[in-house]
Order: sequence, then C-alpha cells, then structure tokens
Amino acid sequence: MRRALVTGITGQTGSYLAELLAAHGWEVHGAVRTAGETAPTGAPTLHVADLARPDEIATVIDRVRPDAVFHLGGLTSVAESWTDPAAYAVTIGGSTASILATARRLGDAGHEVRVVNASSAEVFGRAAEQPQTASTPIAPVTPYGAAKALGHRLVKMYRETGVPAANGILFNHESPRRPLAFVTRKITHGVALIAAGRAPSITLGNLDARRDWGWAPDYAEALRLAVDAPGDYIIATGVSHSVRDFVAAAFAAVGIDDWQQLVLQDPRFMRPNDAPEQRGDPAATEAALSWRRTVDFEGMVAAMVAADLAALADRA
Ligand SMILES: C[C@H]1O[C@H](OP(=O)(O)OP(=O)(O)OC[C@H]2O[C@@H](n3cnc4c(=O)[nH]c(N)nc43)[C@H](O)[C@@H]2O)[C@@H](O)[C@@H](O)C1=O
Repeated sequence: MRRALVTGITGQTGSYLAELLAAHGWEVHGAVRTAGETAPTGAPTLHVADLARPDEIATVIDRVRPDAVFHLGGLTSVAESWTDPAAYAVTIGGSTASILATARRLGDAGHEVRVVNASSAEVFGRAAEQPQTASTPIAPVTPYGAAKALGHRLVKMYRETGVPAANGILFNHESPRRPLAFVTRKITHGVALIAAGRAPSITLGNLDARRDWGWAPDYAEALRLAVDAPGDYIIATGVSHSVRDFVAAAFAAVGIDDWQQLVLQDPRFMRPNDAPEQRGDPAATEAALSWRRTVDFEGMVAAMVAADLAALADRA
C-alpha cells in the first residue's frame, strides 16, 4: 500500500484528492494547520504542521515517511496576497522548499519521496500568449503568483537534480466545496439566495476578467495521475469565460434571464493587476496522463447552483 501525505487536505481540492487516493488504495495522511480540524472522508490520520513555519512540514514528512507528498496547502487568495505578501511568500514558497529538501534528503538515504506541487495559472501573470502552455514564460504579477512561481521553479530544479517531482499548473477550479470568498461560489450562493427571496442583489468587482474554470474533482484526478509521471502539467479546460458569463449562467440555472439590475459593482472587489484572461491548453496533459475532464462549464455552474439551493432548503 502506498502512503500519501496531503497538505491542504481540509481545503476544496485536497479533500477531493484525499477521497480519490483512498479509493485507489493509498493510505492517506493529511497535514493541517491546527489540531481539531476535521478529516475529509478517507483521511484517517492528521498531523499538525503550520506551513508558515516550513520546518514543521519537514518534521511531519520525517515522521510519516510517505511515498508521495501532494502539496496543496498554503494561502490561496490572490486579492489578500497584496495585504500580506510576506505570509504568502513563506507559506507557499518556503513550505515548497522545505518539502523538496526533505524529499531529497530522504531519497539520498534510500527512501524515495515523490512530490506533486499545486502550481497555479497565476505564475503566468498577464500572459502575452493565449492559451498558456507549460512553456509559457513564468511572469507573475501578484504576490500570490510570485510565491507560486518560487515553488514552481523549485520543483523544476529539484526534479532536474533527481527528486521525482511534478507541477500541476492548476487553473481556476470550482465545486460546491469552494469557499465563498472566490467569485464562483460567491455568485452561485448569491443567486440561490436571490432565487429564494432572501437577498436583493450580489455585489462584485471586475466582470470582464476571463478565467478558465474547471471542475475541482477532475483536477484532483489529474494531480493523482501526475504522481507517477514527474513533469509540468497544465490542468485546465482550454475554454475561458468572463465573470459576466458566469453570472449569466448561474442566473439562467434558476430561470432568471433579466439579471442586470440584480448585480452591483463595488471598487472594493477590484484588484491591482487583475489579469484580463487566463486560459490553459490541456492538450499535452491529456496526452501524457490520459486525463480528460468530465464536467464542462455549464455542468459545473448548474451543479454549484443546485448545491447552494439544496443547502438553503435544508436550512429552511
Ligand atoms: C488560479 C487561481 O485561481 C483562484 O484565484 P482567482 O483567479 O483570484 O479566483 P477568484 O475567484 O477570487 O477571482 C476570479 C476572477 O474574478 C474576479 N472577480 C470579480 N468580482 C469578484 C468578487 O467579488 N470576488 C472575487 N473573489 N473575485 C471577483 C477577480 O478579479 C478575478 O479576475 C485561486 O484558486 C488561486 O489560488 C489560484 O491559484
């Protein structure tokens, strides 16, 4: 039985990945920031490691001696990274360095540790080329992107020196488990409240930004497959939509076509250097990992709205 250590196991994608790994026969361990966090299905053993103190995750790896570390933990908000860039640099860049150095040390001592790192579309910044591929220049324009770029480069250099490590370059990925701070869940939750007559409107920022939104469980599956094929993988759908398109699709799912007056805009939700479009080319990943997404944009929006409507009905 192979043993996995998943950082970020209580987050959206980490929880799906833990379930998938358990279903594929892995013994799953999770790293959590504080004691008392709840394990998702299939993760019997949790270990406390605050990624803001990168030595703590090294200690946990030494104790667990996993066959693979899936590194999904760390801070995740591009907007918030402008207010605390140092925390982003350390919890993302520092933790990745610590994991790779530990994997190398254990490997040198005869215990191979594979690493799959959650890199991000944000490493490409305001990319000059559409869509982005694994060869698109790394040119982040946000503190979050810069921190992810550090982790991304470290994975490449440790791989070149013998650590079996992969970057999953994750474009935006969504599900009913997405926290409300992200635009998709904010929209589907807001639309459900409006449909239930419990909120008058939704307030958003930049409606013109285009993102390549995929289904989080599909992306967890790509990370699982990457563990046995060290490399850099674009995990995306190849299709981008604007925030406005997402709003329209979410309202359409509850039968509201005339939504313009239900959506307000506030500069509070605008960000510096918001990339106008991020869109990934998944072709190389599909070929190398025999991976294919199973849910398209409309299916994803409909599933998220349905889950938010059901949660409201349960609470009513
Ligand atoms: C790849 C990347 O994906 C995610 O980061 P994100 O793209 O920043 O995600 P988001 O849902 O916060 O923003 C998407 C777009 O939507 C725009 N937008 C408009 N109005 C609001 C609004 O009201 N709230 C938010 N949050 N965004 C808004 C916002 O300006 C941006 O253009 C993380 O998983 C991250 O960890 C990661 O790696």
